[in-house]
Amino acid sequence: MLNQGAASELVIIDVNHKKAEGDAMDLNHGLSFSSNMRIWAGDYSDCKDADIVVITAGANQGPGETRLDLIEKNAAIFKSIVTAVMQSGFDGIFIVATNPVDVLTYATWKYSGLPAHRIIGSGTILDSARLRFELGSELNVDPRNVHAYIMGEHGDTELPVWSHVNIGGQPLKDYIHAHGKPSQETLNTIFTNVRDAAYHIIERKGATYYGIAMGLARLTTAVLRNENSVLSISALLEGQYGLNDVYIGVPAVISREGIKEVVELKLEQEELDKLHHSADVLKKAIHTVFPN
Ligand SMILES: NC(=O)C1=CN([C@@H]2O[C@H](COP(=O)(O)OP(=O)(O)OC[C@H]3O[C@@H](n4cnc5c(N)ncnc54)[C@H](O)[C@@H]3O)[C@@H](O)[C@H]2O)C=CC1
Ligand SMILES: CC(=O)C(=O)O
Repeated sequence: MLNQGAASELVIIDVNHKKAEGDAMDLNHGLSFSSNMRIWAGDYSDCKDADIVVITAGANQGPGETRLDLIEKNAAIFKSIVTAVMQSGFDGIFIVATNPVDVLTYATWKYSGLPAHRIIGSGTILDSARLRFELGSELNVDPRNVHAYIMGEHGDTELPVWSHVNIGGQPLKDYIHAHGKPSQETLNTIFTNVRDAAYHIIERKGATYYGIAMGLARLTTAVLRNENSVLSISALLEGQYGLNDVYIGVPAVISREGIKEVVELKLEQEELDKLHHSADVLKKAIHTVFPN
């Protein structure tokens, strides 16, 4: 956020206030090398006039633990955080990254009482970036010219939308026809690496943070600058893709109003079936927090 000059003020709130103070001090020492920003360790009253509150607080996965395993701990934390933010008088946009992100984005919507388009989950923004990186590496093409989405749960039931991948405008099918690659086997391996990336990184360094930080900065910027950018995020579905009452990863237009529109891609039947399976898993998880 600091490097990208995304905002004029950044408040860090953490139950561990000393950590927030340390982070604020550390970031302030980068100000001479970046754009101007006011950064401090604050409390929930600072959310009163904030444009955006990004929630990243809570437990992360231990090695081998799934995102859905975190639900009980993090739902309780969210109830207290979202309640405190709303008590400040906050009337902006929430962006949620804590896992399981789709379930906690739904919880933020419920606990805040704000309209659903003002609650955005990071969803599959990172997974889509991972897919673009992996495909770009395989094909030796700049990932910025690889257009590809992961949809569904940010987690084990997510799916690659191969039917809508294009390389610099060329549909994947045509690219494969012209270049004789990548094979289906290679595509399967790429997807597995994407889906399991967090496990692989957590095994090596305990947590993931650079990729998601850049994804959150991108999302925040899209809102603050009213970009109307299409990003794969977690949105409440209200009939799109034949689904209701679930926050799930889909491409959506992001603007100053939050989620302006869910982009409804024409999926192949197999993709749609996988998306529905993913939604079923998320709905069951949501039901453990909101039984009715
Ligand atoms: N959506 C995504 O793509 C990603 C999500 N994550 C998720 O983000 C979450 C945080 O992960 P890390 O930053 O690695 O964990 P971390 O342990 O480094 O940081 C979590 C922070 O939350 C604070 N915290 C805990 N309870 C709190 C409360 N009640 N109020 C305020 N602050 C509280 C802790 O003091 C700690 O500083 C995890 O759930 C993780 O799975 C992480 C990476 C990617
Ligand atoms: C931790 C996590 O959700 C990720 O890196 O994808």
